[in-house]
Amino acid sequence: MIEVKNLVKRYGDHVAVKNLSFTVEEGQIYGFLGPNGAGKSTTMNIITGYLASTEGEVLINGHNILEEPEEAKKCIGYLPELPPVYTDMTVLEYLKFVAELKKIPKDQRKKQILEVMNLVKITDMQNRLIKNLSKGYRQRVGLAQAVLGYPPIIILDEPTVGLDPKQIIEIRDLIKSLGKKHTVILSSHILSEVSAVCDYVMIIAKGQLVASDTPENLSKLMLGSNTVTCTVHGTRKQLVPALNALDAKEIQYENTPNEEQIKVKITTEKDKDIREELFYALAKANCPILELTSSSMSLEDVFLELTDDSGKAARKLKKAEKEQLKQKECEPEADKTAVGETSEEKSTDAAESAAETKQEEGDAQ
Ligand SMILES: Nc1ncnc2c1ncn2[C@@H]1O[C@H](COP(=O)(O)OP(=O)(O)OP(=O)(O)O)[C@@H](O)[C@H]1O
Repeated sequence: MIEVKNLVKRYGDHVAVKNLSFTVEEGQIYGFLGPNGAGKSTTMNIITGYLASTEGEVLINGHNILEEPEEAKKCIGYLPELPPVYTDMTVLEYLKFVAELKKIPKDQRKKQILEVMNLVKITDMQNRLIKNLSKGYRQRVGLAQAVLGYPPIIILDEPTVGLDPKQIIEIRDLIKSLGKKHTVILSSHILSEVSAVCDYVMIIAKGQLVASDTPENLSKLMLGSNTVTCTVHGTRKQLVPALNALDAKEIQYENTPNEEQIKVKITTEKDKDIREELFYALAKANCPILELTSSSMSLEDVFLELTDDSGKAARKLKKAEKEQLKQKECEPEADKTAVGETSEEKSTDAAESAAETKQEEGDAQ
């Protein structure tokens, strides 16, 4: 649906976006996450045609944003960081103006404006001058103009910045409901926002994409394993044989202040979810589970690691992704070369792998 290919943006000597490539598929909410100055707004402005890239191209539903701007822009509703509202107009006047600009057929304008005002809950404010609205309501008006015309893609740059906690929750709920019918991309540097709202996360640092996956997969890949910690009522004599039968990498036992309870930490391969197996094993051993937590890295941990200056974590993630891909390719026949992999690709992989190992050795020192 959106293809971003080898995007580069230079402001004079400063390279704000470095060779950025990604694809956005239909019907998901994507979070574009990165620290201040990472290049999020620049990328969004290029995708929406507000800014020209220095190199690379952007295709929106197959239309090049520079060569076929009208067709491409029709597919997008954009809310920039500062809502593009005319403060001397009333809400209704402004939305009528936007509907005209978007060339919404005349006979549909009134109906759509009413629907959109209803969606973002500004119907009561329709006759107010925009300059007399609170920041939260102006943001809603900005959202309304983005949604008007029902474009398949909605792009929101820092949609909750400057709002109070109640308004933030309301706007997030609104974004989630938009995600049911539209593809939504939102940029944010607020991690909790991205984990709460998005199906998919792209992390950008210094103009480069350092990770893109679901929040859950990112934390799994970064962690390299899954850990389950549980507190059990029972004795080691009961527990050890029961847990030894599990498919675990490591089991650690810890005494608790209560002599009848033991804390167990079980580490498995990153793709393995041991919780059900564990439940049945402990039930069979007559050891009730009192507490069970499955730990993974939070998105915050992933973000901090991936955007640190050394780039070590980003390399670790890239390696983990490659390993996962290789595993998948080998699944049908373990010893068969992956389909389509040429000897050249294999030697490139080997060279990259050697370079990564060398880099890691350097990191370790
Ligand atoms: N018009 C401009 N001229 C020169 N440099 C610019 C311009 N716009 C942005 N930059 C620089 O490009 C880099 C990326 O900026 P951008 O606004 O895209 O980042 P961002 O991730 O959106 O940051 P924030 O979260 O702070 O809005 C920054 O270093 C910024 O200073």
